[in-house]
Amino acid sequence: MIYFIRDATSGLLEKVRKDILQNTMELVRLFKEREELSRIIASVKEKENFEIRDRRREEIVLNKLGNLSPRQRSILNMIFEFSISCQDKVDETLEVYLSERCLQLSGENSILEYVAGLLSSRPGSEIYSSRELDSAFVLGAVRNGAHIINDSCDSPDLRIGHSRDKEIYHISLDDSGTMSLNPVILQVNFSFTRVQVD
Ligand SMILES: C=C(O[C@@H]1C=C(C(=O)O)C=C[C@H]1O)C(=O)O
Repeated sequence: MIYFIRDATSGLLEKVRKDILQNTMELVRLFKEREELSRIIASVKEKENFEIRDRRREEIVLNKLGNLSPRQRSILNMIFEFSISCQDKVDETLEVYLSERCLQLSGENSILEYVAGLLSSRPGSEIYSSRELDSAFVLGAVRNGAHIINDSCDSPDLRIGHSRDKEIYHISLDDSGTMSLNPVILQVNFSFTRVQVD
């Protein structure tokens, strides 16, 4: 792929976008294939009584890949965790324990915002809001790998609000400096990718 930026015309953007879309489609196909492969590996490991997480194997993979920049390495780490999560079974004792615990935190507002950002994010999750988000919240969310989207979401998996209404919100922050967590978000199985901040 060779692009001559100095001769850039509007056609160039279109061409590179076509190529990057092709790249995205290949990545998605490969993710799906990886899910399948990981499940096969999981069943072999279960039969042989092997651990799911295998650092020795990861080191062999890393050696094969040569030098990676820190950004590339962090993506690879996410890919490792992706295949591990396709293999892992949920610990049921932990699941019951976590689902029974309701949690309240109190403290200074921007610290609570930061913690709410951390708790409501996963690598690659989407945080929607039509209003300007608190900068401490954004810092926590982005540190955990979330993507911020300046729009609202019609069907979020998780909702955050600045009110005491715990019926609607999974995480609520009120004016008196208290953050309440609905225990559902602590459940091991509770997965979310779309978060709405009201
Ligand atoms: C896929 C495996 O399981 C895990 C995931 C790995 C990967 O994504 O490459 C490597 C080692 C393990 O931590 C494996 O053991 O081969």
